[in-house]
Amino acid sequence: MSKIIRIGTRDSELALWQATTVQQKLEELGYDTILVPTKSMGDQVLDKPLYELGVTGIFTKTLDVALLKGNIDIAVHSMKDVPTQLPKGIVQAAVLERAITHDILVHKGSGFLESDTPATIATGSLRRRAQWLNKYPNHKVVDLRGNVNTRLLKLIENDWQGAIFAQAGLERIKLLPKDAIRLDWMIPAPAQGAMLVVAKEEDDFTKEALSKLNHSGTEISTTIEREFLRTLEGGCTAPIGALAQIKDLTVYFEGVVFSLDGKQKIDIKKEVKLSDVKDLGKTSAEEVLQKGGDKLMQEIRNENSTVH
Ligand SMILES: NCc1[nH]cc(CCC(=O)O)c1CC(=O)O
Repeated sequence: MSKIIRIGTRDSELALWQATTVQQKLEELGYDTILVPTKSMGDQVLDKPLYELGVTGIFTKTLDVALLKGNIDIAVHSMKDVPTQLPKGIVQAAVLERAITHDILVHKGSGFLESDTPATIATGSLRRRAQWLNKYPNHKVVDLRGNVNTRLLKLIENDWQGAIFAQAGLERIKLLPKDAIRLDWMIPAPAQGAMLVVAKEEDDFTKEALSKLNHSGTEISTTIEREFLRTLEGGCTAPIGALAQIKDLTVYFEGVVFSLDGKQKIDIKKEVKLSDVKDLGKTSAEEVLQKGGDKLMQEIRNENSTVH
C-alpha cells in the first residue's frame, strides 16, 4: 500500500511485544510497517517514585513528540499509562481487544497472607498500595519502579514477600509464575490490560488502517473507565480504580477512590444497559465526588504536594 506505517514504541520487552502485535495485525491486512523503538523519560528516571516525578504521561510524552514531529506515524501504548487528555493533534486510532484486567501478586511463599505476621509488599502504584493497605493494614508497602522485568528482578534481590503486577503484562512477556495469586478483590487501573494506538489527527491513511484493529467492546469499557478517572482526577495522581465489564448487553461498572493510606474508600457500583452507557463514567464519578470523594481528592492533592 502507499506508505510504510512507522510504529513508535517504548523499548521495554512488554512495549515491544505490544507494538509487534499491532505490527503483525497491520501486516496481515496488507500494510507495510516498521518498528521504531524509543526510550521514554519514565524508563530513564528509575530512582524516584513515579508520583514524585510530577508529570502525567511520563511514558507517553516522548512518543507524542515523535508523532507530532513526524518521526513516527503511530504510537502503541498500554492504555492505562496514557493521560485521559490526549495532546492536541493526536487522536485515539484504535483500542485493541483487552486481555485479562486484574492484578496479581508474585510472591516467595504466600503463607503470610493467612497469618498476622507483618509482611512487606512492593509496588510503585498508589492505587495498588492503597488497596493493599486497606485489606492488610499491618503490612508495609514499599516503592518499586522500573519496567516489568526490572521489577521482577528487584523482587528476587530484596527482602520483600511479594510484589503486585498487572497479569496481562506478565503473561505477554511469558513471565507469569504459576503460583502467582490473582487479586480478584483489587479494582484495576482504568483501561488496564488494553492497548491504545494513537495517530495524528490529520493522517487519514493511518487512521483508516487502524480503525480495522479497533475492538468496540473494549473501546466502550475503557471509555467509561477513563471518563470516571478524568472526572475525578483534575490532573493529580490518585489511588483510583475502575472496571467496566460487558456481559449480554449489560455493563457492570465498579469505580473506587481511596485515601493514600488506604483507610478511606469511596466506591460505586452500577449496572446499566449497553444502550444507556453514555456518560456512565462521568455520572459515576460525580456521585463519588458527592459522597465525599471531593474532600478525599482535595486531601490527596495536598498530601501529594507536600511529599516533594
Ligand atoms: N505501569 C506499567 C504498566 N503499564 C501497563 C502494564 C501492564 C499491561 C496493562 O496493564 O495493560 C504495566 C505493568 C504493570 O502494571 O504491572
